[in-house]
Amino acid sequence: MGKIILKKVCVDIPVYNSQGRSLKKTMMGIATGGRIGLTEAGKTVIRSLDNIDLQIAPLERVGIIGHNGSGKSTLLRVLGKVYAPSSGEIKIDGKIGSLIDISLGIDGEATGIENIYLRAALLGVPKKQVDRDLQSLIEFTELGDFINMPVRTYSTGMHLRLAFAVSTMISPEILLMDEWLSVGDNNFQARAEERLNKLIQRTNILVIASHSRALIERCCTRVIWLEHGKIKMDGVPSEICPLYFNY
Ligand SMILES: Nc1ncnc2c1ncn2[C@@H]1O[C@H](COP(=O)(O)OP(=O)(O)OP(=O)(O)O)[C@@H](O)[C@H]1O
Repeated sequence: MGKIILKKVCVDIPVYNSQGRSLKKTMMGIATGGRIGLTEAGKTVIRSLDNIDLQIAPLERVGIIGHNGSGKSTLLRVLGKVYAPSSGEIKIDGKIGSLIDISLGIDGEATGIENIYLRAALLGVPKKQVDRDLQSLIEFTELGDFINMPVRTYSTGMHLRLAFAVSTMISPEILLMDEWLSVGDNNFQARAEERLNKLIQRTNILVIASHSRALIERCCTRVIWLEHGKIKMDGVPSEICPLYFNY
């Protein structure tokens, strides 16, 4: 079972080489970004998340929407424990799986097969499971003999096929996604979509950040609208989408 509780969570990202003195202390008219501020010591920080109170229950499919820089990726990173909150509390019950940065840890000098084991280990997939599923995974990638070649010899699409196949071996209770993963050529995309749908079906909680109304309406039971790092609205897609997307 999965469960997520955030209480008054703030994330301040320090910026070390900004022109602190020229900062304007107003958000008026700014359509992007979090709030830029100065600490007491005069250091510049960007408040990417600002007092977020949030509870996500089992079986929820949550879409995160909001303008560029509103804090969607930061929220996913906090849930994925990549960023620690600057203040506030987070309680997460359940194994987290992330489809953000699916190429992370792939080594260009290692072969496709070596990379499957490397990346699977990073994702916490047991070696026994990789041994068992290796053949079907290789077939899924359709990389043929390239699976024994160094990844640096792959095209971008071939690289993504490998990264996608191994990244979707996970069986998390909570799945984090930054937009819908669309990889490969037409033929692969249809199979990738099917694999992604299966992964989502076996996941208890989905949190996906997106700019796509169609995706939010298709996949989500709940929408959180962020604005300058704060929750502006939280509700069902039929209520929030017409307001946010303006049609
Ligand atoms: N590495 C960083 N250093 C400093 N500020 C950052 C960094 N990453 C993000 N920010 C700031 O945090 C705020 C939130 O950014 P975030 O990437 O979470 O937004 P987003 O909603 O995902 O945006 P987009 O829709 O453009 O992907 C922005 O104001 C951004 O400037």
